[in-house]
Amino acid sequence: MKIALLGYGKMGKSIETIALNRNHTISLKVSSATTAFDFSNTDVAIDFSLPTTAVANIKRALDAGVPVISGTTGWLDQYQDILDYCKEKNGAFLYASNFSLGVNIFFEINKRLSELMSDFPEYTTSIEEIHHTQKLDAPSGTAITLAEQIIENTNYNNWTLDQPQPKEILIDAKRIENVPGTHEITYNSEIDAISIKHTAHNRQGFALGAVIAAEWIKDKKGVFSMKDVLNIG
Ligand SMILES: NC(=O)C1=CN([C@@H]2O[C@H](COP(=O)(O)OP(=O)(O)OC[C@H]3O[C@@H](n4cnc5c(N)ncnc54)[C@H](O)[C@@H]3O)[C@@H](O)[C@H]2O)C=CC1
Ligand SMILES: O=C(O)C1=N[C@H](C(=O)O)C[C@H](O)C1
Repeated sequence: MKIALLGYGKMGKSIETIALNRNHTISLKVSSATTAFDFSNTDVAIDFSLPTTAVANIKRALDAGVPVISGTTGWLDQYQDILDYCKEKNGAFLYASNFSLGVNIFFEINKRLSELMSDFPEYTTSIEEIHHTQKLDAPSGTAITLAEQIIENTNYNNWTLDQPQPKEILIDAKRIENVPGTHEITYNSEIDAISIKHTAHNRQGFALGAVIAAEWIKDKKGVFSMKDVLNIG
């Protein structure tokens, strides 16, 4: 398969290594908006760029009739616009806030735990996420997905980075040198605390998941999620 890398930073480079190991080739590497976007020799595009560049990159791939997956976070206020655009172009698109198998299993555990905890209002829910200091967005896309799952199953109706009001989940976003990505959800009461935690040891899980998603979407049309790819939950 011929893969275009829209974004050739930490993730783009990890994806390249895994894609080559799985006998794919890299047809295009984009590092800035001024790079020529020539999709003529591309089967699937993978966007891991910046919150400010993801939407334009995804639209360029859809314009060229190339299925595109995006792991870039921090642009989801325009998610519906991309869904409409994908439909208009009869294209294929998949976004995931986190492509790793481990986190996608963790999402299922988070859903189940939040269902159980919805009957116990004496517990206060909070999320901690820790990432490297180069990360541009806060909270992480993964923390937002986790919060949205909890909101769907409980009386919480929003998340906040600071000073939670009743019915708001606190997301404590910490930035520490070289941390690939850690997420922990805690239910705390006066009596005890229950926590679940996912720790990425490196970026391989994100990159492998992205390549597997690219292999999966190659000949499809429509809008998909990692649930479709991994068949879990
Ligand atoms: N969904 C997931 O599983 C994961 C998502 N991410 C997200 O992926 C994104 C990228 O992460 P990293 O690779 O760590 O960041 P990075 O900063 O190392 O790489 C981003 C690259 O995009 C390049 N760039 C700038 N303008 C561009 C343009 N117009 N088109 C394409 N590329 C352009 C920059 O030169 C830079 O090299 C972030 O939003 C991050 O939150 C990161 C890891 C996993
Ligand atoms: O920026 C990162 O590095 C990561 N971003 C994603 C997010 O915002 O959730 C996924 C992962 O945690 C690493």
